[in-house]
Amino acid sequence: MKRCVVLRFLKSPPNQTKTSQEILHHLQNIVDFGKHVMKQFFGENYVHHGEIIQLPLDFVRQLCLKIQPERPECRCDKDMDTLSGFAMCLPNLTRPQSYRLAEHRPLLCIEIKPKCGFIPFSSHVSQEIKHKVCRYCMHQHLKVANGKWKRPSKYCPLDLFSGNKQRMHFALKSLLQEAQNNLKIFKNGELIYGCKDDQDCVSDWNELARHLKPFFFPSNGLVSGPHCTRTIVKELIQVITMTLLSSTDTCRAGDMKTVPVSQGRSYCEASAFNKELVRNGKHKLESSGLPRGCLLYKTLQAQMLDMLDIEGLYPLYSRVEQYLEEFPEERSTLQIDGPYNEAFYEKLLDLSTEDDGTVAFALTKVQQYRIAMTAKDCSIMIALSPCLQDECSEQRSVVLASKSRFTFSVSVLDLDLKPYESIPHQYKLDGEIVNYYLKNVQAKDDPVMSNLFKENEDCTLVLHKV
Ligand SMILES: O=P(O)(O)O[C@@H]1[C@@H](OP(=O)(O)O)[C@H](OP(=O)(O)O)[C@H](O)[C@H](OP(=O)(O)O)[C@H]1OP(=O)(O)O
Ligand SMILES: Nc1ncnc2c1ncn2[C@@H]1O[C@H](COP(=O)(O)OP(=O)(O)OP(=O)(O)O)[C@@H](O)[C@H]1O
Repeated sequence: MKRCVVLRFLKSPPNQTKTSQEILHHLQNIVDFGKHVMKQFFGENYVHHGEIIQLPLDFVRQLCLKIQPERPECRCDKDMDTLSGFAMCLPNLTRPQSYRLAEHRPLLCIEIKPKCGFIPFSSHVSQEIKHKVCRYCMHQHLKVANGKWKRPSKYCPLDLFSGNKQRMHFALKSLLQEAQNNLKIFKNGELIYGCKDDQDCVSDWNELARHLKPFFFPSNGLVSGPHCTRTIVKELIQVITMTLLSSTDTCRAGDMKTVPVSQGRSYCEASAFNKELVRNGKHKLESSGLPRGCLLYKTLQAQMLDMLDIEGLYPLYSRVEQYLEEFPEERSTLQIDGPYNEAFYEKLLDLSTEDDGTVAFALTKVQQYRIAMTAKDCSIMIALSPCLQDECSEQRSVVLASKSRFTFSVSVLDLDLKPYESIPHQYKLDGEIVNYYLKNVQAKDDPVMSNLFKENEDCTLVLHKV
């Protein structure tokens, strides 16, 4: 049987080409990080760390020429490495992983980049708004103002991560309305919904329903029209919710709880779902909680390794920086750039937040923050393929829709550890997001604040030194 794999090559800015040895080292770090660290946090079945392979240079060059016209322009600031011949070989996650499928089997794949699913609970947070409105919802306003997206999305990660089906349905519907870079749907490996690049966004529900109809209503029993579209989209949302809540793995860090459930707010004040409830006189948002074995739960736990918030973390980063300035040769002993081995993982398990003033404490928090950042920017891939009742066996995960059934798998991807060097950028961006929100959004919602800004044009809410 033919093996269907994905090849992943390193990219770098044109003036920063690396030697073959450097490329190999970088790829090895990515594989080790997946294998020794992320697998422990997310679980064996959800993470596919892949392996390094060496390919004939001629093949790589031909491949590069072939894919170049397909690459979105906004991603072409980096060039694919064609000089080393090294690449990562990964399973094709657009197809269910649990068992071998016949090649001709139709495939549906939903890719979601859920982003940060909790509100910071750290006492280092200096602005009250950060305890009420999540970063994604605040960031939306800055992104629209900067022209990254034309319209804001109603998606709020806290709804998706709530474990409450109604809230999850709302979150998924919002993603289907404004996919931005948070949702993509592939049919037989081809993008049928979502953004190819920042400009080109497909969001035609009728067209989507046309693609999905054979998956959800295989015997063609449903008439066409807006009712049919709505029914199919509902079926899709239902199936995505069920797969996201399914528990198909266990992991070593499984019982490591980063935060007590009672800590932090479980909803975001800016969520359209929350606002609707408040309008209807209801003030308490249901958060049913996520099943412990599901990928969303694992993702959230890893995200919550950011226990101090960037505001609490930045001074610790500065402490490490100061130490490195004095002892630059210590960088490798501190394992800042790897190796990502068992010892590296073990150090991440110390969840104490009591600062004893040491570099060791600061470093642990910095490394945990980098893991959290990675988990806040990863993607979840749900692969579905229709199956018949008699094909279902114990080894396969199966999800039922009204008129069809699917074998499925859930995986996590884009788990490259965020660089140590990106921490100052995070600090600066956090300030920008919050300041923009306070000045342009909250002030407009709040007449008292609004007048305050009008009266005092010079009033600049600069919260951080940037
Ligand atoms: O900071 P954020 O939340 O805007 O996340 C960045 C993403 O933007 P998003 O908000 O998802 O539209 C951003 O997504 P896009 O490339 O804009 O689609 C990247 O994933 C970026 O990661 P990196 O710096 O390229 O490793 C992400 O940066 P990191 O913060 O994860 O480093
Ligand atoms: N194993 C896989 N199977 C199927 N599709 C994949 C796989 N890995 C990546 N992809 C697809 O390729 C996209 C880019 O992958 P990824 O983000 O890991 O690459 P990258 O090298 O970090 O690129 P970029 O810098 O553009 O994000 C993913 O969003 C997903 O759609």
